[in-house]
Amino acid sequence: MPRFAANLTMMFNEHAFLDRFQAAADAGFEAVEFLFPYDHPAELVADKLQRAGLSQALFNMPPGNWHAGERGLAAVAGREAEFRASVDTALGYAKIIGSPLLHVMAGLADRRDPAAMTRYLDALQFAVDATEDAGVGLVIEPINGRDMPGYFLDDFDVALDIVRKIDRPSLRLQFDIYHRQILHGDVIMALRSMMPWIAHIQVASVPKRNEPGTGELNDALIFSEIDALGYDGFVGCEYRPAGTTEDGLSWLKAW
Ligand SMILES: O=C(O)C(=O)[C@@H](O)CO
Ligand SMILES: [Mg+2]
Repeated sequence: MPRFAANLTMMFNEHAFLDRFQAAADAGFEAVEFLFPYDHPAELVADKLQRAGLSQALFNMPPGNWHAGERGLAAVAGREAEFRASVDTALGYAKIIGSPLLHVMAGLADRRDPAAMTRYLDALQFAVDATEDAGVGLVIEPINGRDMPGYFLDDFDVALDIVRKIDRPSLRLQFDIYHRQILHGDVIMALRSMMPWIAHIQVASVPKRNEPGTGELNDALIFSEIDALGYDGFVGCEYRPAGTTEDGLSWLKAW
């Protein structure tokens, strides 16, 4: 059975953010992930995590001005200094919270623009150099353009090529089954071929991004495949509950 992590940005929204940790533990989760902790002191987030007896699976580096529509900085022109500072901020939080992984968001830029690709590769190289010695791994995630129009990294093969090009053990793929299905389909074959480069998996139904088992994919078969492939990381439940979080957890009880 995969080890599932509750995504506290999407799940348990019945509670204030800092109360979602205990709610996730009470619902049976052993780990959590979320987009961003930066509105709260790292020590407070760490305290909530520890009191609830949870592990942190990952969180994202600062994305720029999220509310103004920014979705990361790594490939964005003119934001290089801010990106480097954000690596420092994220690493500081990761050390205190105890997160083994950080998601580096690319931002809105044209992947076919050679200058943007060079900027992105340079940013990833910088981030790997800055975090590797601390034992904090990095992941990059292809995201579909329907949910995030204009996002730089919108192709799984391109993402894998980038990971292979940087060629450092601490840079890996975040394989979100929801994005994979929307972008390319062929989920199980992609899991099989990309598994050596995958450090984090996420799941949601397609197309509504609700609970697993409620969309067009056979999620039970995919979870069996993830097990069969020997994946020992977390599968982040990055879905929007169709009703209350609790009412929607029957799929998890089956596992
Ligand atoms: O949107 C997703 O999918 C994610 O995993 C986030 O980290 C980025 O918004
Ligand atoms: Mg995701």
